[in-house]
Amino acid sequence: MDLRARPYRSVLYIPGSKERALEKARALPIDAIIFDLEDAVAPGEKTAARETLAEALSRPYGNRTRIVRINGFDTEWGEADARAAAAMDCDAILLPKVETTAQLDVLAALTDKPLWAMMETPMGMMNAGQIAAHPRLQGMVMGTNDLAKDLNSRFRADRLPMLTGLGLCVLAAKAHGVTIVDGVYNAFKDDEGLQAECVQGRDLGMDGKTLIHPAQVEIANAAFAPGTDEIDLARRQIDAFEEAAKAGQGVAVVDGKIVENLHVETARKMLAKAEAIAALAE
Ligand SMILES: CC(C)(COP(=O)(O)OP(=O)(O)OC[C@H]1O[C@@H](n2cnc3c(N)ncnc32)[C@H](O)[C@@H]1OP(=O)(O)O)[C@@H](O)C(=O)NCCC(=O)NCCSC(=O)C[C@H](O)C(=O)O
Ligand SMILES: [Mg+2]
Repeated sequence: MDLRARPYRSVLYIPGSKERALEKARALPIDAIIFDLEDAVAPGEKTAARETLAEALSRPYGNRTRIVRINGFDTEWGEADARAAAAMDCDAILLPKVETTAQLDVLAALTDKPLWAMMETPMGMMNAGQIAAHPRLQGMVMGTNDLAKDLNSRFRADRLPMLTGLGLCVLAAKAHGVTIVDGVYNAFKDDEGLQAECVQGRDLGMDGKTLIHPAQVEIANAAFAPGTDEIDLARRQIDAFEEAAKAGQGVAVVDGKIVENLHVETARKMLAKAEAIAALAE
């Protein structure tokens, strides 16, 4: 399956140095994993974490998408991480703090694997369109902690300071057919706050949410999956439009609202997403 066709409702970060967490993830109902060598790993553990992670990835993670986040090329670990990740049994490599396509070119020269980009600096936001257009890029991950740091913004439940950056990246990703996953919700015991942020991200057009703790998985999976009412409506829209087309009409009406070919396209995408989610559970 093309990586971009897979579901990304729940994308769990796991520190590459934490053996217990690396084991636990094999049984979690997550759509994808970001195996982290960057911020979640202390400087003194970076080299050992590469070995720990390579060993963990040599054993199965089921049908979860496996993404390795390396350190940036402006650090002493970046290049060795990239070479090590290129040899690991993973699906993609994620580069932090991407601001230019030149940074992706450096990584592309070191691996044939699909590339993902952390979008988490003001310059990254400004260049989101060019970054999303990189021919090897398949996914973007919002880094809202780093973005808040650079913006010197305050945490707000409505994420007002983030909205311009989130919107620019969603536009860039959609324009170039790239997956986009929202930033983490740090307060991992606050289910209500997480739920609200998942709904906001979903409504903005995000494909899913990055998570830091297993307790967050269920909420993200539910928020980013099509609901039974949405699936039912999608089926009825498709049926009604096909009936209308047979009668030579270009528009149908369902529940008092018009249905045109563009709505049918959305409905078909939703059903395909529901099928991809169901296939993950098989
Ligand atoms: C936040 C944590 C440090 C909390 O860890 P801990 O105190 O161990 O939590 P619990 O005791 O509640 O854990 C219960 C069990 O769950 C396992 N666990 C915990 N976290 C994970 C995980 N992420 N993946 C898999 N399994 C996990 C524990 O091992 C316990 O298992 P068991 O003993 O068998 O019951 C911790 O959750 C953590 O380290 N989270 C990840 C933090 C991280 O990766 N941060 C970096 C990414 S965020 C970021 O950088 C975003 C971006 O760049 C930006 O700028 O915004
Ligand atoms: Mg970051």
